[in-house]
Amino acid sequence: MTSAAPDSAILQLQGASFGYADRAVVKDLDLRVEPSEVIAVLGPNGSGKSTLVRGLLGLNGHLEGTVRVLGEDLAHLKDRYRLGYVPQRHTLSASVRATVEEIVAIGRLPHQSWFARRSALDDQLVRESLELVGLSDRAREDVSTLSGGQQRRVLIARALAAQPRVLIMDEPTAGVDEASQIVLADVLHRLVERGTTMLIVTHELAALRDLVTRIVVISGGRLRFDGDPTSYAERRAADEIAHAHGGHHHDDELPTRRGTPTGALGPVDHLGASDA
Ligand SMILES: Nc1ncnc2c1ncn2[C@@H]1O[C@H](COP(=O)(O)OP(=O)(O)OP(=O)(O)O)[C@@H](O)[C@H]1O
Repeated sequence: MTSAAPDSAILQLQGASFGYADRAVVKDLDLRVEPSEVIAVLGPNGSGKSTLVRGLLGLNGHLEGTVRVLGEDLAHLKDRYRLGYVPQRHTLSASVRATVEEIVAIGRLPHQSWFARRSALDDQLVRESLELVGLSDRAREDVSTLSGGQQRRVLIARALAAQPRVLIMDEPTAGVDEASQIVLADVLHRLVERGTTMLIVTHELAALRDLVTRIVVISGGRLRFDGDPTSYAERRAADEIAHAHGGHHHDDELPTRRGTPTGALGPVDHLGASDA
C-alpha cells in the first residue's frame, strides 16, 4: 500500500531506465513494491519485461533514474542474495552431475564463509526449501533425471534457500506441461501463504490468477498499467468494448487484439499484438 512508511518498500524505482550498452529498452519507470505483494509483470514479446527484472538484478544496465532495493541504492547493494531469481526458460543441463539437494544447497553459498562447512541451519533451509516445492523425496536423485517442471521447482528451491526478501521469477510456468503448471501454481500458493514478496514475469496469467495482488503491464518499454487484478479486468473489458465500437487506440491503452478470447484475467498472449 502506498500509505506504508517510505523505508518499508522492497523495491523503489523512480524514473528508472534499463537496457544494453547505452540503449534504453525500459524507460522512465516508477514502481514501488511493498512486502507480501505478488506482482505479475505482463506485456508483449520484446517489450522489456526480462530487461526490467534482469536490470533489477544487476545483470544488464541500469541507465537512468533511481533504483533502491530494501532502501539501498542498487549500485551499492550488499547481500545481493536478498533478491532471489529464477531465470527464464531455464532448466539444468543434462551434463550437470549433481543431486537435487546439492543444487539447492548452492543457494546457501552467499551465507557461508569460504572456509566454513555447511551448518545445521544450511541443511535445515535446504530441507525446508525442498519441502516447499514438493521435492523432498527426490533430494538424493541426479537433477538430470527430473522433468523440466521439476527442474524449475529445483531452481525455485535454490532461490528460496538463500532466504531472499523478494523472489523474482521470469516466466516460471512457461514451457512446462499443464500438470507441472498446476504443481508450480501450488508451490507459488504456498509461498503466498508465507508472505513471500514476488515479482513474476508471465504470459500465462490464468495459471496465476488466484495469487497475484497486482498487475503491471509493460509495452514498448513503458509502464502502461499498474493496478489490482479487478481494475485490470475492467480496463481490458473497456478496451475490448472500445475496439468493438471501432474506437482507436491511444498509447496509454492496454494493447489488445481483436477476436481473441476476453475472459477476465485470461491468457495474455494477445497482449503481444500491439507494442505501442
Ligand atoms: N542481451 C541483449 N543485448 C541487447 N539487446 C537485448 C538483449 N536482450 C534483449 N535485448 C532487446 O531488448 C528488448 C526487450 O527484450 P526483453 O527480453 O526484455 O523482452 P521481454 O518482454 O522479456 O520479451 P519476452 O516476453 O519475449 O521474453 C528486445 O528488443 C531485445 O531484442
